[in-house]
Amino acid sequence: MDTAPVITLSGVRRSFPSGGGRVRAVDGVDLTISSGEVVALLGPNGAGKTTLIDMILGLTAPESGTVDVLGTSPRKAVTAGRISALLQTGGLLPDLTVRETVRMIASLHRDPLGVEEALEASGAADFASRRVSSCSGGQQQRLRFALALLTRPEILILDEPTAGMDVNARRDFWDSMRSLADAGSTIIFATHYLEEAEQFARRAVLMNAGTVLADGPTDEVRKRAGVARVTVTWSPTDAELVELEHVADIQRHGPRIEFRTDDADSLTRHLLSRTDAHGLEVAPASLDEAFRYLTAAETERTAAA
Ligand SMILES: Nc1ncnc2c1ncn2[C@@H]1O[C@H](COP(=O)(O)OP(=O)(O)OP(=O)(O)O)[C@@H](O)[C@H]1O
Repeated sequence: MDTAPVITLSGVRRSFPSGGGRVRAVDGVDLTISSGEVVALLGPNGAGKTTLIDMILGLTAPESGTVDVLGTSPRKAVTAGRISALLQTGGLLPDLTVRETVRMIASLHRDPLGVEEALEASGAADFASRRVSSCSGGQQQRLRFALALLTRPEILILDEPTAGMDVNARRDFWDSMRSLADAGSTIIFATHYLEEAEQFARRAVLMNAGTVLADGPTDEVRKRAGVARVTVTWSPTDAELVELEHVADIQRHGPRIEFRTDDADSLTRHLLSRTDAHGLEVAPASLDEAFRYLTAAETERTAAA
């Protein structure tokens, strides 16, 4: 695989006016993405993912720092059709059919992908004769995907592409995307779903408050964010509670006790083998919770340094 950098961000910052002050949406990001990589951009609401994507697409300029796309400026790369985006929003004409929409946009490009090929690759061929107005949200997303493919882009950027899709539509969507990745396209997608990152991206970039909190192989990033909730029925003594390791938080709900932990395996092993706790349940924490945990850990680490 060619591993030349296709996107390079250096010291990128962007803020917006907010209530008399300014909010730092992206606050000093360095990021290099190589050809053929599939990268998930993760982060809670307001982390700065969309602002970062907008700068890669030349929709917003950084206040400081540089963004290089395919050896040129984002705008030039977009104009040349070498980078394409599937954004959450974007007007579609309701009265056209799906195929008519693809045909119309294809006619605006110099050397577009064939209409049927784009419909096939995006999974929109099955409903190509349907009017846009009667397409579901997921189908409209596939149509946007078909449009994004028309310039045969080397890089595809997707901002929460499966928002509003049900589980089946989401699976089908990622199947189509996988073929594209297998063919060597570079793909960057923002998502709130950690599972999507795990299933589809080898690399994950975790953002919070405008900065990159973690960047590496998805399973490693997942482990770092892998907080879970362990719940048991148990009446521990104070000494037993003090003995517990890997516990970040304890809450009592009647006879049940809920622990937040960064190592559910060790904690459950201890509880089941060394105590009389029973009725044990383990639930992965939400991504937002994982982020709060990681942010707190990072703040502690910085404070201690
Ligand atoms: N045009 C704007 N004007 C003012 N503030 C903005 C603007 N765009 C983004 N922001 C602020 O910048 C911060 C980062 O927003 P951004 O949309 O990039 O985050 P995000 O990670 O994409 O969030 P989400 O997952 O909710 O889409 C937020 O505090 C947001 O309110």
